[in-house]
Amino acid sequence: MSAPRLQMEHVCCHFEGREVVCGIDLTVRAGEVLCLLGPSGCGKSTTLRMIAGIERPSRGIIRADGEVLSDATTHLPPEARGIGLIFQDFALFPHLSVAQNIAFGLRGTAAQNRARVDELLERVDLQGYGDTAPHMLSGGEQQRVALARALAPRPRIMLMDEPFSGLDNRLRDGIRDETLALLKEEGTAVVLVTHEPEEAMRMADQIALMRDGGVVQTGAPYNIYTSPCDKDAAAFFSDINVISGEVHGALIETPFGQFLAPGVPDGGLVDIVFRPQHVKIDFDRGGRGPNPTPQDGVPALGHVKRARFMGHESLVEFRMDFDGGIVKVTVPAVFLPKPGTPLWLTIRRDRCFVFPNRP
Ligand SMILES: Nc1ncnc2c1ncn2[C@@H]1O[C@H](COP(=O)(O)OP(=O)(O)OP(=O)(O)O)[C@@H](O)[C@H]1O
Repeated sequence: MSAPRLQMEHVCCHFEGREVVCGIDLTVRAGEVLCLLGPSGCGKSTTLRMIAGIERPSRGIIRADGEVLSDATTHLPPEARGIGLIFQDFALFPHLSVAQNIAFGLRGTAAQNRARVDELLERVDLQGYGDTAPHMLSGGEQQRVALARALAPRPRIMLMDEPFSGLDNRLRDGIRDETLALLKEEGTAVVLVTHEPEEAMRMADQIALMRDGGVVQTGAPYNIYTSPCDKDAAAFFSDINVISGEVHGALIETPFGQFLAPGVPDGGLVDIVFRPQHVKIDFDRGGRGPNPTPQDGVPALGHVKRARFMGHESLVEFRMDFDGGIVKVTVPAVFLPKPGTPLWLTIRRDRCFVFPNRP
């Protein structure tokens, strides 16, 4: 197999003696989109800037197609890396026309450059806009010019820092999908920074979930969503419910039945974590509760605290009789029971995660 387009091995970055990013190991292949996802300040932009060559790693190796871009002795400048950049503010040159903006990084003859600019104008659907000034364009059109400019020199890697966050909601989905299709066609390896889980789920082939300067989990969106590495990783993608319990004989007893906690010693504390869409409300048995089943376990009684319609689903909060705690449930329909209504709940046992309880 060919060398990965981008490879980072144990990469760290210090600022003023403080390690803000450390131990980053990532691999991105041609045509693949990796999203760096995480809360503000976790080190996403610093990681991107190290790949771009704007920051120098304090440790580790960054390679593109097997060639060293940064290590202990080498640090190629940004312009020698074959990397394209797109940032949130597009940063188009206001005094240059659209065509001149796109041609900015091209090094060929005038005829070659004109042909490449025309090809890109067509690909981003802006034929006839070559002589226009950037400020005459809408936000979405400017974003497409920025994409064309970044793609023009055929970069092997494209780095994008929150590139869609300045766009109108109605435009964003379409532009995201078009951008992705174009980048895939060009075979560019993409590293995209975002703090929005939905954007990462929509765009990424792989998500690298970051926290406190490190990558805590890497995987396909589906795998990260269905097998989060810990409670915080689960909570990054949706609301979660948590029931805490003590382990005895590798089992935890809860009002929803028993759960397995293999490898946790007696007396150890664990959190059982489940998403609101994996709670079932029993509508059928008039307050008697459903029969326990191996899949759904034991029903527990709660009283509606609050119900809200969210557009494509209803979110119902229950105060549970067993401990007074709250369990959130989503129902993919209009379901707005009155506060105080008693209902039995079961949880999808195959969708529960059991994690050691760390304060
Ligand atoms: N030039 C710098 N000098 C000192 N500290 C810095 C510098 N750049 C970033 N940091 C610090 O490094 C940490 C990571 O910042 P970074 O911008 O990489 O995070 P981020 O995940 O991209 O956040 P955001 O989503 O808010 O942009 C932060 O604590 C930040 O204050």
